[in-house]
Amino acid sequence: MGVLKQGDYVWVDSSTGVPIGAEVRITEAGKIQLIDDEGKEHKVKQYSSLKHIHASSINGVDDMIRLGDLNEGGLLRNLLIRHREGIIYTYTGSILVAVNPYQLLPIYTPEQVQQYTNRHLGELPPHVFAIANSCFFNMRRNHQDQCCIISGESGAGKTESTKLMLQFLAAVSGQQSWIEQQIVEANPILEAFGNAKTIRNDNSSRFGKYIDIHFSKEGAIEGARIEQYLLEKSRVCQQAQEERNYHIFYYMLMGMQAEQKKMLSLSNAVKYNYLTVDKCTTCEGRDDIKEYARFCSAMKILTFTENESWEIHKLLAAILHLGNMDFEANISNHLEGCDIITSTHFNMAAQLLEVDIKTLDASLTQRSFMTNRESVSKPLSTDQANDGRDAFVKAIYGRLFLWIVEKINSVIYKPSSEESNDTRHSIGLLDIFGFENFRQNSFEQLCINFANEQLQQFFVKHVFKMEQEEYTNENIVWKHIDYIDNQGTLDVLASKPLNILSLIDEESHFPKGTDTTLLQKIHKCHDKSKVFIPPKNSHDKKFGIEHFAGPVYYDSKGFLEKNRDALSSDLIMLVETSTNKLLKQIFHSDLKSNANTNMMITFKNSLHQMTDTKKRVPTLCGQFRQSLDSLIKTLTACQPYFIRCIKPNDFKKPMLFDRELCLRQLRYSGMMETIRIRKAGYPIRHTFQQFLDRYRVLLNSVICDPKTESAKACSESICKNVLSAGDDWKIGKTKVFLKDFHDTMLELKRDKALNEKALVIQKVLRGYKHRKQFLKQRSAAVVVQKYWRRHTDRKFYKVSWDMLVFRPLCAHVS
Ligand SMILES: Nc1ncnc2c1ncn2[C@@H]1O[C@H](COP(=O)(O)OP(=O)(O)OP(=O)(O)O)[C@@H](O)[C@H]1O
Repeated sequence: MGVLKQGDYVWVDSSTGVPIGAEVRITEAGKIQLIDDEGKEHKVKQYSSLKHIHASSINGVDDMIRLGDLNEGGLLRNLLIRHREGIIYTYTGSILVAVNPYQLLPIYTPEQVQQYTNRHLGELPPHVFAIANSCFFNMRRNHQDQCCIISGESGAGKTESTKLMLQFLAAVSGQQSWIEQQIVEANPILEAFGNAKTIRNDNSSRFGKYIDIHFSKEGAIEGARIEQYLLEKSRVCQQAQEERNYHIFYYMLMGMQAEQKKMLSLSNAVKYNYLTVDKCTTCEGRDDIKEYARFCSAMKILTFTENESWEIHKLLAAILHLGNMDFEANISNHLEGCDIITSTHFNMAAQLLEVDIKTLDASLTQRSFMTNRESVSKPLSTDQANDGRDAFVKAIYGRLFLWIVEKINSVIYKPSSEESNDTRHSIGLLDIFGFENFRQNSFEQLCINFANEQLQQFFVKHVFKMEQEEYTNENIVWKHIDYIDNQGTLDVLASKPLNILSLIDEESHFPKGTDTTLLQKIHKCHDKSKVFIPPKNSHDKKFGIEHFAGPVYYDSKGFLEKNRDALSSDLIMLVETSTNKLLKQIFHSDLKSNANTNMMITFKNSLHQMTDTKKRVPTLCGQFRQSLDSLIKTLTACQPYFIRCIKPNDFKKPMLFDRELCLRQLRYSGMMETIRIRKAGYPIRHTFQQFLDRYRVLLNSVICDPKTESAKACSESICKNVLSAGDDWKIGKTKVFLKDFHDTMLELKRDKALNEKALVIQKVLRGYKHRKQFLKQRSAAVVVQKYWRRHTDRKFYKVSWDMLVFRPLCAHVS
C-alpha cells in the first residue's frame, strides 16, 4: 500500500483490537495515530496490518454487490454507516437486508407508496416497498405466483416488514375495497391472540404465518388465505421473567366495559395467576385500552357477530378463572388424590364453560382408564391435577386460535372459480418465528429451529445450488462458489432413517416411552454424527444440535408429553356434555375422533387415543412437519424474494448498532457468500423465446430479422443492442443470463421504446381530417398507449408493427 497521509482511511487487522468494521483515520502525517469511529485511539503494531479502504466502504453503497471491500468488515461497515444515517434498507442484488431502526421513520407514507409504485428494483433507494412492487410486477409480467420469505431473529422486524408489504400491495392493487380492508384488519386480531411481550420483543409473534394474497388478472386483490404454524400454547399458563401472556387478556381486562366484566366476574390483570407468573402485566409503550378498541373494530370488520365475540370473551374469562382455582391434597383408600377448593373462580369457570360443576370437578381430579373389561378411574395428585388443568386450558386456547384463523379465512378467502383458475395469481408473505437459542430450550425450540433449517435450505437451494447447477447445464463458464450447506443437519433432524424427529414420534407412540429412553435412543443412533452433541453424562438430560446458526442445547425433559399433545378423554367427554356451542365447535374434531375411539393406550398421566382404524393420532411434531412440507412445496412453486431482517441491538434502542450481534446474524444467514454469488452470478434468467416476446420492441430487425433468425440469435442481438458492450451477461444453451440491474435496464428501455411508439401512433391518428373521426381516433390513441404500456398479451409481440397498430386496435375502437 502507498504511504499513508493525514485524512486517509484504513482497515486495520483485528490484532490491533480495533472494532470490526470500524474505519480508522490517520490524523497526523508521519506519526501514525489511529482514531476509530467511536473516537477511541489505537496503537499500530504493524504497518503492514493497515490497508487503504475502498471508497465504497467510506460512503456506503445501496447494493452490497458493489462493495469494493468484499469482506465481513466491509459488509458490516456498510450497514453501520447507513444505519447511522437512518438508512435501514440495503440490497444484495434483489435480496433486501433490513436493519430494525427501533424508531418510527417517515418512509412509509402514501407518497412513498406512490413513489415506489411501478418503479423497477434499483431505480430508487432500497426499500421494502420496492420488493413489494417487484413481486407485484413479476407476478403480472411472468404470470407466476410470487413469495417473499421474511426471516430474522425475534425482534428483527419480520412482522413489521410483512405489514408494510401488505400495506403496499393493498395500495397498488388500487381498489380500496372491503376485501383489502378485511385482509389488513385480520392482523390486529391475529396479533391480539398470537403475540405477546417477550424479553426480545414487545410484540413478539408466537406463531408462524403465511399470508397468500390472491390477485385477479387485472391485479386487484380478490382475497387471501392465512396459514398458521405452531402457536406457543405453553405461554397461556406460563411466561418467563419480564414476559407477558398473550395481549388479548390484558386488552380485555383493560378495555372491556365494567358491566361486561362484571358479567364475566373479571377483575384486573394482577388478580390472575396466569397473568402474574412474573408480575409483568403492563408493556411500556403499548396502550392496552386503545389496542382493545382496535381489536373490537377489527372483529366487526371481519364479520364476527356480537354473539361470537361474546362467546370468545367467555372462553377467555373461563381460562383466567381456571388458572385461579386451587387443589388440595387428600388421601383416600391409601391413594394420593386431591380436591378442588371451592371458590367463585371454580364456579365461574363451570358456568362459563357451561358444564356441570360436579363433572368438571371429576374430570379435573380423576383419570379414567380402559382395562380389558371396563373403565376404571384413578385419583390424580395435586401436581397431576394442576398439569391436567393446564393442558385443558392450553387446548382451549390453541383450538380457539385455530378457530379464529379459520373464521378469518372463511371471510377473506374466495375459492377461485374455474374461469379464474388460470388467470389468478398470488403473492405469499412468510413471517415465521426466527431461530431461537435461549438459556433453556425445549421441544418448541427444536420445532422452531427445524423450521428455520428448512427455510435456510430453501434459501441455499435457490441461491446457491440450483443457480450453480444451471450454469453447468447451460455451459456458462463459472467458478464454483463455496457455501455452507445445512442439508447435513436436516438429514439428522428429519431425513435419515432413525432421524431425531422420527425417534421422538416413535417414542411418543410407545406406551412405555419416557424422555430418558428417548434421549438414550437418539444418542445411540446419532453418536457418530457431527451434528449431534451428546449429553455430558448419563444423568444429563440435555443434548445439542449444531444448527446453521450455531449450536443449541435442548433439555429433553417434557419432550414426549409436549409432542403427544394429548388431552385426557375425561376432559374431552366433559366438553361433550357442555352446552357452550363455541366450546364444542372448537373441539369438533376431538369429539369426532373420540366418538370413533374404541381403544385406548395409557401413557404415564394421560390417555392417548387410537381410532378404530388403528391409525395413529398425529403428534404435534408430525402435524408441524406436514404443514412445513406443504409450505415448502408452495414456496417452491413460486418465484421467491428474500428479506433478511437484522436486529441491531438487544435493547430495542434506536441508533445503537452492536457490531458483534449484527456480524453474527450476517454470518449465519450466509450473507458473505450471498454477496459473492450475486456479484459473480446471473440471477435473472429468461428462455430465449420469453426474452424475445418481452423485449422484441428493442430488437433492431435490420440487424437481426426475427422472421429468419432464431430466438437465440434475436435475444443475443437485443442484449448487444441494449446492454453495454463490456457488460457481464451471458447466452447459455436455452436461456439468457442477466444481472439484477440488467433486468431494470431492459424494462426501462422497453418502457421508453413503447412510449415512443405509442406517441408515433398518436401523431398518425391526429392526422385524420374528420373532426368526429379525429376524436374517436384520439380515444383510440389512449387505448393504444395503454395497451402498449401494459403489453402483456403475447400475441401483440408476434404481429408486425403496422398490423398491430391499425388492425386490431382500430377494430377495437370502431
Ligand atoms: N421498519 C420498522 N420501523 C420502525 N420500527 C420497527 C420496524 N421494524 C421493526 N420495528 C420495531 O421493532 C419491533 C419488533 O419488530 P417485529 O415485531 O416486526 O419483529 P419480529 O422479527 O417479527 O419478531 P418476532 O419473531 O419476535 O415476532 C416492532 O414492534 C417495532 O417497534
